[in-house]
Amino acid sequence: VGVTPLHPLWQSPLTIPGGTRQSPINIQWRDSVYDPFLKPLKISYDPTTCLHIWNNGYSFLVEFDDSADRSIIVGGPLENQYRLKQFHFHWGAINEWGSEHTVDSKFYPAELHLVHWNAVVYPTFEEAVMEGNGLAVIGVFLKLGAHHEGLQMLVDALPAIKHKDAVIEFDVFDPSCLIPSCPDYWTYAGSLTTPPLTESVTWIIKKQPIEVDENQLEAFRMLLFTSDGEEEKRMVDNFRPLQPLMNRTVRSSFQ
Ligand SMILES: COc1ccc(C[C@H]2SC(=S)NC2=O)c(OC)c1
Ligand SMILES: [Zn+2]
Repeated sequence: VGVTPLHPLWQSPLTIPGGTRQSPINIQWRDSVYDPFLKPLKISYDPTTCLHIWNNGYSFLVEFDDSADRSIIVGGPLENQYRLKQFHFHWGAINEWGSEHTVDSKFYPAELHLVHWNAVVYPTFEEAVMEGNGLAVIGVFLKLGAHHEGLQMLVDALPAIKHKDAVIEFDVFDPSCLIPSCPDYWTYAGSLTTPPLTESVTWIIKKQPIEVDENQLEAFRMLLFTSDGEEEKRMVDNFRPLQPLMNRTVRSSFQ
């Protein structure tokens, strides 16, 4: 509207008026500050809380039963424990870009987001989305390399959800197989990276990427933004542009 640039995918303003903690950002390694008081992040997921995998027309996501504290994270920068709600990915048309966050201005070909919400303080996910300490998202970079066994289970399901709104049941999956063993992470206060862009996310970005192979990345790129019967648009480049750091410090859990 007016001179505000609109996002090509959402036709909504790229920047939100008054936004002071927007995501994603570039993580300048040398500007991050080691915080010795940061605890290790504790992750305990129950693989049977997995419900289904679906194409929402922007990414593909795996959703979990979050009606109890069965798949949770605690510790790290977090004051409370947070419940796993869903995970999804962002990726590019080619391997040169695709991640939402960058490290020293380097893009990775893809980025995994594991979305958790503060069910200790807020009664519903929808309310948590609107609150400063409502969400905690673990970000994991994907880099081109060895075949990833755990990811392959997701990749095998993608042809069945090629079109927007397609969904298939997904009974058992433990997303901790997608999280690198190295405990090191960066953390900062940020936002959702799609509308409503609310400033409710404590970001926990793992320093170590996971390796996936070319065929697995190509499988992401065969998904469609479009519904069955519409003119096909390949689901690629579903990442938001970098946002200004403004008055924020990125902390590291490692020296
Ligand atoms: C209405 O609540 C929403 C809407 C969209 C997303 C997904 C966005 S936000 C993110 S991080 N990456 C994404 O693609 C949510 O995820 C927490 C929550
Ligand atoms: Zn995301």
